[in-house]
Amino acid sequence: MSRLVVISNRVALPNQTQTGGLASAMDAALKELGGLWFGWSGNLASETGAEVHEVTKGRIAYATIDMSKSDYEAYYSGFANRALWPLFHYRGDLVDYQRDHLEGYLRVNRLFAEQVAKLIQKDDIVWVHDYHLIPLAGMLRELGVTNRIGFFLHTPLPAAGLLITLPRHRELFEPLSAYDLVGVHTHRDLRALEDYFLHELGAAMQTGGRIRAASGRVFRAGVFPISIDTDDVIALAEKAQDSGAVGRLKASLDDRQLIIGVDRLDYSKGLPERFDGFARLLRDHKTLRGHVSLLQIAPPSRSDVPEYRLLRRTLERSAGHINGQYAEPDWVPIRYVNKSFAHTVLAGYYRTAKVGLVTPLRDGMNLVAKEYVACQDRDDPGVLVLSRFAGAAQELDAALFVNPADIDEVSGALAQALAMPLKERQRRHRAMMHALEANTITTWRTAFLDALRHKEAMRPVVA
Ligand SMILES: O=P(O)(O)OC[C@H]1O[C@H](O[C@H]2O[C@H](CO)[C@@H](O)[C@H](O)[C@H]2O)[C@H](O)[C@@H](O)[C@@H]1O
Ligand SMILES: O=c1ccn([C@@H]2O[C@H](COP(=O)(O)OP(=O)(O)O)[C@@H](O)[C@H]2O)c(=O)[nH]1
Repeated sequence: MSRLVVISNRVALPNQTQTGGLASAMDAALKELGGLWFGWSGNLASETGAEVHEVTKGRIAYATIDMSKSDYEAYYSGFANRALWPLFHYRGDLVDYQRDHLEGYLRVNRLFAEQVAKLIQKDDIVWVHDYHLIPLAGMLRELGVTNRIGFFLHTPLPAAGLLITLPRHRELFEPLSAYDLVGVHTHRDLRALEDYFLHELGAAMQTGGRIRAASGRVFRAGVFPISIDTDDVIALAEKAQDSGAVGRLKASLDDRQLIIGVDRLDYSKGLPERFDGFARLLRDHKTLRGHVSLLQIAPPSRSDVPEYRLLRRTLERSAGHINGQYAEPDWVPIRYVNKSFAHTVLAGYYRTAKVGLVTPLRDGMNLVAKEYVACQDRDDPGVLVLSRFAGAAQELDAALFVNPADIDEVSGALAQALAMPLKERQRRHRAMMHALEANTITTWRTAFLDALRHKEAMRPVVA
């Protein structure tokens, strides 16, 4: 079978803890399949891509390049995370388009293309990931790469009406047609992609998810919802329940109920609204005071971007304010933790929590929602409170849904979750486990790569 070459901005190098969903998912996929993973080393140097660092562990070869500080600022902190990320998460108000950031983005994509083109072998299947690397296939084609190349977008894709607000959007998005297959998480994202290509770029729809670009090139687009290694996550949770970390958390709770949130510190995750929703619960349900705590794990992310630093300050103030208002000498309402935890520890924390609170304003998928469900004790499961605007809502349709901007609705859902009878919790949990057994990380990876390898019509993973 042909070798898999994965290209993503971030590479989960052996022995590095990663907190993003993409890194968790590709690490699992490559461990299973073997191949090459190419991307940024995470290190800064005087020049971008001057040399390629190679390490091999098991069946995975890792090839990484360093980046210059100015390229990192323009490509990653600038165009990727101050223009594309807010745009794709429907935050047009936060888009800071700067021409030199776009130039830096294109320059780094070209450097990626030049280095990885040397490593691609004749029969390799190439899989490019995410908004950092949209133009990569076009650049690889210019360098003579004729291999099959797929692209997966891990973020949402907003409606065409918003995409066209980005200056030079055509130059940026038209090269998506240089891929053979473009994958997104949900049907909503796919509709946005098709609509944009049809109405803004003069493309035509064909059968089997094919899109004929104005250039005449035909590519396919489809829905491939990412998932988790369900069996592995269940096993982790069962093992973790006896761990010291979980024992200490349980002892500190002293029979109080726990609500858990786990998110990178990102404005797309709806954290200020979540804290407000929890405060509203305490305001409106006096009997819960002293009996329930919210553990919010929020590892800092993209701290060079001003909006992320501002968010951190906002949350510190909000947690301090809510705790100041409601805390007692022996009880703190919000346990707000700015560091990351290994999956082995998180699994036990998820299982200890009566409620998983996942309320992004927008999210491509949100693997935390899926992990929370898989970690529950099936005899006595907790309840998932989930934003309608997370991609995970497409499959986890037995969750309690909320609009995260409606703090009364969040508070009401929390109260309902904390009081939910066992039978209803079991019924909802069974339904969601059914979805997580039907679509795992293996299903996702296999469905995408099968569709990329073969020309037949694509098998939908979710209807
Ligand atoms: O690499 P960072 O800048 O530190 O950010 C971490 C990752 O965040 C985003 O993850 C997305 O992918 C998940 C898996 O498909 C999905 O569940 C989630 O909804 C997305 O937000 C980002 O898209 C990745 O590129 C980053 O590596
Ligand atoms: O302290 C932490 C916080 C998060 N994660 C993992 O990071 C991923 C987050 O993925 P998600 O899709 O929820 O969101 P993203 O951060 O990719 O936007 C999940 O696998 C989490 O278990 C982790 O390992 N440790």
